[in-house]
Amino acid sequence: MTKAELRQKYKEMRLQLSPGELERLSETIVEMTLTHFQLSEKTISIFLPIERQRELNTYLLWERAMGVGATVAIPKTNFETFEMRHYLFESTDQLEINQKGIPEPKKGKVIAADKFDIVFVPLLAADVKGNRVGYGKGFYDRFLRKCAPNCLFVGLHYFDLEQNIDDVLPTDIRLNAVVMPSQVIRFD
Ligand SMILES: Nc1nc2c(c(=O)[nH]1)N(C=O)[C@@H](CNc1ccc(C(=O)N[C@@H](CCC(=O)O)C(=O)O)cc1)CN2
Ligand SMILES: Nc1ncnc2c1ncn2[C@@H]1O[C@H](COP(=O)(O)OP(=O)(O)OP(=O)(O)O)[C@@H](O)[C@H]1O
Repeated sequence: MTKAELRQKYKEMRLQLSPGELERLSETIVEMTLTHFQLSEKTISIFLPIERQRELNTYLLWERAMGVGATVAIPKTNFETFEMRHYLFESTDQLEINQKGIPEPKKGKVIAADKFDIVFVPLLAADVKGNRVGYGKGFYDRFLRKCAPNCLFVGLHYFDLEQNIDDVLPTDIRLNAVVMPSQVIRFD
């Protein structure tokens, strides 16, 4: 299927999930992440959930990562340049919800892209090769190419993998791993 078809399919699948199921799946994905990835002493990027898109509750991951001594940063989007800049995330007092419904930092210490050990990546769909589909603006494709060569790109996903995405672009950056409620898959 094409990215456009997959966006529609997975948005509908999210709408089938009740608030209770979304919370339970979020908890499971966070537990799977903590089991499979060493976060202590690491510098990590986490996205915060767009609630109207029913994204997973990554506040749980932030709390757990802080608990094991990770340095956590969150992105702020610029919808004119489609670039993101990261800020150290220390308190929910830093946040405001932007027009797209994304909780974003209004202040904080800037963290450069090449400082990250792990970037957790939002997605609507992913395939068995590690290709992903987002909302289609290329924010993560532009950001991930600035990260260090040994940085891990880890998708967080409610559902199973697709066999193929038909219209992968040369600028698309593949994931190294994806965490799903039932399993963690590494692509390399
Ligand atoms: N939590 C989170 N943060 C993220 C992303 C994400 O997927 N999740 N992004 C991943 O790249 C970037 C934001 N990407 C976005 C791109 C387009 C729209 C947008 O046009 N929203 C429309 C509804 C579109 C739709 O339903 O498809 C709107 O709010 O009106 C929102 C976010 C960066 N931050
Ligand atoms: N490094 C880049 N420089 C310029 N344009 C880019 C770059 N990376 C991606 N793009 C463009 O951004 C768009 C990304 O579309 P795509 O459908 O892959 O988005 P997506 O991966 O779903 O979105 P997101 O990364 O925001 O979740 C494409 O038009 C692509 O050409």
